[in-house]
Amino acid sequence: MALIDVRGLDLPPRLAGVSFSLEAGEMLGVIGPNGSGKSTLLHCLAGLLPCRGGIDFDGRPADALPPRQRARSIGLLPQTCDSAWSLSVEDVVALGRLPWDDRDEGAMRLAMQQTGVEAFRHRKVDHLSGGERARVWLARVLAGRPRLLLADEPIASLDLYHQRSVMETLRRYADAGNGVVIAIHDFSLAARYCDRLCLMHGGRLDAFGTPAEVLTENRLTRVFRVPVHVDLAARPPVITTQ
Ligand SMILES: Nc1ncnc2c1ncn2[C@@H]1O[C@H](COP(=O)(O)OP(=O)(O)OP(=O)(O)O)[C@@H](O)[C@H]1O
Repeated sequence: MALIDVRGLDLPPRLAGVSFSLEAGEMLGVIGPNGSGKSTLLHCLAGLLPCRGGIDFDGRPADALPPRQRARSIGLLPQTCDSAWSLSVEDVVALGRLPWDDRDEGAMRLAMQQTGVEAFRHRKVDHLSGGERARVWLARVLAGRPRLLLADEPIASLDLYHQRSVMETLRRYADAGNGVVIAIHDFSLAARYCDRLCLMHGGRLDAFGTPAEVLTENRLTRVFRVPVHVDLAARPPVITTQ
């Protein structure tokens, strides 16, 4: 049974007829031009935007899940995160435990280790660099241990070391039997780490499948309106503009 099964999601004019499913243990990369609907799709999956169509989670309609169970099962890292208060790193990470009504030290420590933020756990989050802050907010979602983790551009502000480290953390999180969905603009990392890709274009699903099925030169050139060169046999895969 699919972990999440999405049928005909509609939110005019931002999303139209989006259908796909994802198994537990899989990592799905959502790619597409700016404004193509990636964040909108993630927010619909998280239940934060009302849309038409059906979303089944673990075989049950997601909107029938009690709010607390839904918050425990589906975790979202938004594209931009901020706090109105000057919180410490560990206070931000503890927010991820709110659906569980606890402050599970083990889950929090593991999440901080996975994202490399444990060394500054007592510092104020607004005194950190942009990339450090981004990893703290990812730690918040990981601390909640959701069955489905949705992350909107989790590596956009990270350096090369942390891009790879976060992709490996998310890959391992999926391998442990969870589902991971990430919006991502780096196709090389998407091809390397994701099982499947979902290419959004103008609010519609232009293509869905393995990286080899989706990342073809003709399709990317058409959708991104720039000549694209693809070499998926290279290690790591190469996808560049010409
Ligand atoms: N709150 C909103 N109300 C109305 N329209 C919105 C809202 N947020 C985004 N949109 C529009 O919905 C469309 C899809 O936006 P979305 O943020 O999902 O794109 P995206 O693919 O995530 O883009 P990016 O790569 O720039 O992050 C865009 O046309 C955008 O202008």
